[in-house]
Amino acid sequence: MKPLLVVKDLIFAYPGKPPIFNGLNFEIYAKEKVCIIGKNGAGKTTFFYAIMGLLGQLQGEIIFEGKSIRTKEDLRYLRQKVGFLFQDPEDQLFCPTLLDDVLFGPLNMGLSREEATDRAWSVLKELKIEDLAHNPPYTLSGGQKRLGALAAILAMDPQLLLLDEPSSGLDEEAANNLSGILTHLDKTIIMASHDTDFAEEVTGPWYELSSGNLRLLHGKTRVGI
Ligand SMILES: Nc1ncnc2c1ncn2[C@@H]1O[C@H](COP(=O)(O)OP(=O)(O)OP(=O)(O)O)[C@@H](O)[C@H]1O
Repeated sequence: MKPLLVVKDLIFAYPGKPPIFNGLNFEIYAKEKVCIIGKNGAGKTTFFYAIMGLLGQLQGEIIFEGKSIRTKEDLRYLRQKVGFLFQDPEDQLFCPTLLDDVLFGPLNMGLSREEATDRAWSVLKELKIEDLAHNPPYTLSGGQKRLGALAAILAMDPQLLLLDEPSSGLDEEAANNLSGILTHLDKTIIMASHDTDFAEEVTGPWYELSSGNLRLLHGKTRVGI
């Protein structure tokens, strides 16, 4: 079996800054759920940006489903299959209502309005935020926005989820609900988190990002393969 995603020999530095990645290598198989830990500023968010093709100049290779991502078309495909939950949900919600935001992805992918609407309500219910569907996103609390942004991603039915601090700003009940959902989700997950209890609940292997490389931490085993 081939890995779902391979990051190969990644080298990257923001202009005028020391390198964030020094030949980083990483791979994940379908249905694995892994956590990346690391100090503030270690480069966890930047790692997600690299996978999503959001960094201009980088050296190395991103391979998804065995194919090297090189062209705009490749990147478009990857972005349909990989859902990225930004650290700040404000960056992800921009429509007049939360429902419009959750409909946006499926409609953009070419689903009919009926199919998209079914999907949208199904994820809103799963995340227990259906009561918020008709609210403008700017009126939601931080935790509600985070769940709303996740709903918008799940509605696109991605294969791989990149979750940047998904439990941040959630109260205990919402965090427990979310960890339950993510644990049972039949998807591949790479999560960056400082919330060790939440990460312990959801993920198997943990990697530490430090000095520009990812290191598998001992005592963790691969799950789901
Ligand atoms: N657009 C940018 N331009 C220049 N430097 C940046 C930019 N974005 C991030 N950085 C720097 O790159 C480094 C890595 O940032 P990044 O946000 O990836 O870290 P992180 O591990 O996600 O941190 P945290 O745990 O605080 O979320 C930091 O030193 C940060 O200041």
